[in-house]
Amino acid sequence: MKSIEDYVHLEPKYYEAVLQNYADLFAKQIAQLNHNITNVVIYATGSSSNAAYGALPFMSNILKMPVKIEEPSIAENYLLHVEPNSLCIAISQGGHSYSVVKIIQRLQDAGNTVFALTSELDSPVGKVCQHVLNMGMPIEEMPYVSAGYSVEILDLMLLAMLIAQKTGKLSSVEFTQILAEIKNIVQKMPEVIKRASSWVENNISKFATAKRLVFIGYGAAYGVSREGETKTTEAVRISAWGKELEEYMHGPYLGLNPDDFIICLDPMGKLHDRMELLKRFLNKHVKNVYTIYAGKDENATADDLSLGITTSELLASLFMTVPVHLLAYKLSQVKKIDLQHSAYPDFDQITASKI
Ligand SMILES: N[C@@H]1[C@@H](O)[C@H](O)[C@@H](COP(=O)(O)O)O[C@@H]1O
Repeated sequence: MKSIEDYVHLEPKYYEAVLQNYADLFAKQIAQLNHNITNVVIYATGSSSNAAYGALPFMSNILKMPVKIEEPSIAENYLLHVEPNSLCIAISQGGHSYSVVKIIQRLQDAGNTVFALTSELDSPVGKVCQHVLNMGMPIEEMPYVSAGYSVEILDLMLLAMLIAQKTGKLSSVEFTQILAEIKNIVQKMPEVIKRASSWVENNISKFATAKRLVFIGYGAAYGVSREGETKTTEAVRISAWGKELEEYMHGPYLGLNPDDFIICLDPMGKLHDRMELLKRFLNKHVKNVYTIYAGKDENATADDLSLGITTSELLASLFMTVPVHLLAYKLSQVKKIDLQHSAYPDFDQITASKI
């Protein structure tokens, strides 16, 4: 079975395939779309939800309409009041998540059109949903996903661009410009992976002593911070937080421990200065504060990681998760955690959380 690291190295290839095929992958379904959509609701859980948060600021900016993300279980049980002109998108990479299958059924039964994004077309999600969107990559064998999370971000961005074009919100010229910016990022992915691998290698012995990792991001990097929490919890099995910058400053900072390892995720956008202020505070109280920058920052220290891509902050989630995934993978190796076999084989037998 391929490892998380193998899949991270496959990301440029998968991105290129999606960029080549996106029109075929999505065109037929987009053609059936209601032209009068007024808002988008995304239903996803775990890494798929984190990916949606990574794409959210870009989608909102391009579509110029409300875009929100809902936890499928809460939506299905308590929030089933969807506006008639909502575009409902359910995401499940593997297609077996119980709560995602349920919300698709409930929405369809109530007369809503739902588009489901998945890599497994004959999965329960693929079978139950009337409008299936193929993610455009092979099924990821490793259950602790990395490439699929990234491809979901790209898929959502491209979907938003296609829908914006169709509804007259994005001109062909703008479409081509953004596509060129995305292609530029994809070309630089091998260099991103190289820099991220060296950073992880250089710092792994220190990170291996961490009792808790705290990921703090803003904008598109909020999705990255959430993915840091998910992957560290699931693959490293130590405590982890993934917070939005102001959310962290609102109260969670009071729970900081001097031995926390804090990773700030800076896409070098609107809230860069706010993040600098938080770091000024954190550096007084915590020894291990790291920053991962999308580009190169003049304040970067030797412990920080500059990924070297100067781009719109809205696109930063396409590459900023690479070091986060590699760190989780390497830490799981150091801790000798077997990611290929289920830690609790009885879990799904009892709960049927995956069907
Ligand atoms: N532990 C897994 C997560 O790692 C995964 O991200 C999530 C969503 O999976 P999917 O995108 O296939 O619905 O399911 C479970 O919670």
